[in-house]
Amino acid sequence: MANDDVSLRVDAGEVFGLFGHNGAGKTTIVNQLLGLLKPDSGSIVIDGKDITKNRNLGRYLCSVQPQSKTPLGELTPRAVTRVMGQMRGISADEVDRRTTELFERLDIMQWADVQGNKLSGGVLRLTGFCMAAVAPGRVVILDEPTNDVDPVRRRFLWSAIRDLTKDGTAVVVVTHSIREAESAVDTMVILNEGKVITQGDVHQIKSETAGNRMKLEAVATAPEDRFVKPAWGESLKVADAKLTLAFERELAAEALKWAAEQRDGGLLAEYSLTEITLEDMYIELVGNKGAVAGVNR
Ligand SMILES: Nc1ncnc2c1ncn2[C@@H]1O[C@H](COP(=O)(O)OP(=O)(O)OP(=O)(O)O)[C@@H](O)[C@H]1O
Repeated sequence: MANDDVSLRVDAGEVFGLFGHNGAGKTTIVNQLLGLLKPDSGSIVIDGKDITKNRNLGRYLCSVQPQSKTPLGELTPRAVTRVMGQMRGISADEVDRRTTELFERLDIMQWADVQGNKLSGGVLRLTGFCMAAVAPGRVVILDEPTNDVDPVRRRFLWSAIRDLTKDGTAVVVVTHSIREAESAVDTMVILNEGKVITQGDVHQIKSETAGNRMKLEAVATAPEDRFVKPAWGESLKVADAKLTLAFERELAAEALKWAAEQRDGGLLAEYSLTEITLEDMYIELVGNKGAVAGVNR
């Protein structure tokens, strides 16, 4: 079963992160929202209307950037964005205004009139975003929008995503880039084998799961059995020459002192103290035990 008893709520004006491993069922939900797949049971309600009863309505109420790169052929980014805006019913002037605004925002204006078959993967991906954003529906669905996009334009993209919410549009972002999404999404769900394993406000989920803890991360120059776990540390792990050690926030000074001693003893190279991230919790929650030390008590 691709999705099993999934129940989600996305409010107007929020950015919602849909996270989960490969094959977790994320794209299946997207296809159900668009009426491309029909759920065996249950309902999908947007603005009070059950779109499972009228599959065209899903495509009217939602705009989508699909997971696959948009195959433009000989068409240019400006042409396809215009066509999409016109298909969704906005005036020619408004289409041109929005197209210019989005291309400038994402810094892709230099490719606006270049044929699609001569464009890079990242520019094709950003063009797919512009097609979804030029005349957004009540829900904008972005399936892995940051793939192939360079780090600078990723920041422009996340900020353009936030802008979409200003008039109450809801944005559903499917992504594996949890580290980036952490600061960009308001609410989230994690799917695991088609089931919801956690859902809600990102900060609340983080504070409930991570509590008052931090982690020490370091480049280990010795194997795990050469380290003696300090009494204040919750767990110590070395994997792929990376050491992680979780501890209570008020013990940060102890942790720094311990790291400096290990470095002086030749066991560690560079080290840093960081917050426990949403990505750390994600890895624990989906059961990849061992990838992060001590995130779950
Ligand atoms: N057309 C299909 N027929 C049969 N099974 C399918 C079909 N499409 C997807 N599946 C299966 O449904 C499950 C969910 O797939 P889905 O594409 O929704 O996952 P996903 O979370 O989007 O994965 P990814 O992150 O890899 O894109 C997987 O086990 C997949 O193999």
